[in-house]
Amino acid sequence: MRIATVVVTIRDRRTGRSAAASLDMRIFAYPFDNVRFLNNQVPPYDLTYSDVFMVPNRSAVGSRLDVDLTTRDGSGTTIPIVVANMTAVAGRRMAETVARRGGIAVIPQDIPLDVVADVVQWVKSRHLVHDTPITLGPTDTVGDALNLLPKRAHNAVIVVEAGRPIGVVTEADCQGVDRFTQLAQVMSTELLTLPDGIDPQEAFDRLHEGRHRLAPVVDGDGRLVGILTRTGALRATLYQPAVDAAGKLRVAAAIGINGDVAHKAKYLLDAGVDLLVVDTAHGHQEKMISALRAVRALDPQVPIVAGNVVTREGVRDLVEAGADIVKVGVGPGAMCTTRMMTGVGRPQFSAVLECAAEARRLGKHVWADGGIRHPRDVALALAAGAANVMIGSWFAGTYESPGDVHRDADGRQYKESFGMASARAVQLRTAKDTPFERARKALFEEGISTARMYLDPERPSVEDLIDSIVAGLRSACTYAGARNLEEFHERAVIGVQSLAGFTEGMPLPTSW
Ligand SMILES: NC(=O)C1=CN([C@@H]2O[C@H](COP(=O)(O)OP(=O)(O)OC[C@H]3O[C@@H](n4cnc5c(N)ncnc54)[C@H](OP(=O)(O)O)[C@@H]3O)[C@@H](O)[C@H]2O)C=CC1
Ligand SMILES: Nc1nc2c(ncn2[C@@H]2O[C@H](COP(=O)(O)O)[C@@H](O)[C@H]2O)c(=O)[nH]1
Ligand SMILES: [K+]
Repeated sequence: MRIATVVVTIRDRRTGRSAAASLDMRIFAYPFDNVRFLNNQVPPYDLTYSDVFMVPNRSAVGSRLDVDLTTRDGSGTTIPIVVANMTAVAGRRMAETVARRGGIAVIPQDIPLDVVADVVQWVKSRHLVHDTPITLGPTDTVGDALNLLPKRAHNAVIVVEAGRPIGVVTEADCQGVDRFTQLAQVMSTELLTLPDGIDPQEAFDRLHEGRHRLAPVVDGDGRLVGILTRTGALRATLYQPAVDAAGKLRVAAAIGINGDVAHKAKYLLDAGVDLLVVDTAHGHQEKMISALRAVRALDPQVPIVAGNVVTREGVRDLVEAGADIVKVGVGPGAMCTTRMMTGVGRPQFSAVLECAAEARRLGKHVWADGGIRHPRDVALALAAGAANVMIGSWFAGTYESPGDVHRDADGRQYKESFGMASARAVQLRTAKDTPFERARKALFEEGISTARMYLDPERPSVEDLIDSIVAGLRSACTYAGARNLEEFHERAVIGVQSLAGFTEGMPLPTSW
């Protein structure tokens, strides 16, 4: 939808006097009514992110830091990033870390309900500023430390005695000694500690002055309560955590459409999820509609997300059945083979464009789910009208995803990812079924079971990736002359490019 101001001049023929009146008109026109195409050239075919670009507009936004990235869909995110409900991607460390920076993670439907409830409680007990430390005792070994270090990006184990920090061990301290060496022998004991509740900027300054990369955070009794790095302190001044009404970090969870949907939904709502996702491959099916009605009948006090669909009819039916937010995307996912197996799906930019227009018309929202590989894709999804953007596989290759870090023959670090409709996921999901049922369900594989998602040595943490996405997005908004995401969607001007046009935009690490 666009708002056009029409000025009407009325002239009295008898007196020759004229008067002007202006009125605002809301303009709707399918299919691309909600975004402007460059020179009004609307292509006759569907597009994905790589097919399109944005041109800059005259801008009055003086700084990229003036852009407000808060979303408007009731999800409570202060940056438009949602971590996909994939077993290889969204666990409790991911949920904590992303919510602290303003996003939200969706715990997958394949995790047992009582475990999800524990994760929710755990995330809600996390601090809004400092990170959860990795702790070991002085008699634990270098081997123990090396196993735990890749779990968190701060790259340090705090050695604790009676709850108080007595040393810090980093990966460098573990080099050149055997794995059974006790931590007391390698830890650094020159500790700077920071008091709980310290202002992040002051924490940054103290760390800088003391030439420390990080410091344990302690309470009034000197007991360890967290860890803060210089980068963490800086980020705490730039991001706003996504919090619930009680000021606790937000977290979401997903359910499927099979089994006792109402029971599962009630369990998760009682466990305190801030948002419930009802998720299946083919979201525009009657089983989904009845699942949604069952969830709506519980009168949930949190937004209900449902998907996936790629057409306006899909949006309409899911909204009618009770969805507040509709998840858009069939086949763009990095782990997804649906389009190759079935020929079904839709290029994601056009899918988001059409579905977002329909959701807006109904006073609802969409999330763009899948196919995000660069920060530009996030910007384009939002320009197309998405309220939030869901990212899976890209985040699998980070310290915070649940998998273990492996090294390839060249020593490069990676984690394994897999699709939620892959044989691997289906095997896990159907573990309690009869062998016959399992064999039957295994036939319908629509995802890959193993993919190597490399950790970027420059950006190994999900927070590093968020930094680059948010930097790209802030910049995109100022290029468009937008102070917030709504203005960004209204002002974005989209052009269509050839593959050569896309390739031209890539950096060139060596000469041609
Ligand atoms: N966004 C995407 O492109 C896709 C996403 N996924 C993800 O994989 C996960 C698992 O989803 P899903 O496979 O739906 O498993 P679910 O466990 O959610 O079951 C899907 C249900 O829908 C029925 N169904 C009917 N038609 C279809 C269809 N075309 N594809 C799949 N199920 C169908 C199935 O019955 P029956 O088995 O008897 O046919 C089953 O009862 C979800 O997280 C989903 O997001 C999966 C594929 C595509
Ligand atoms: N067709 C399939 N789609 C899948 C599968 N597992 C996940 N997904 C979808 O992908 C997105 C995430 O996309 P990504 O590009 O960021 O990885 C996720 O939210 C699902 O909608 C699958 O096995 N098959
Ligand atoms: K794909």
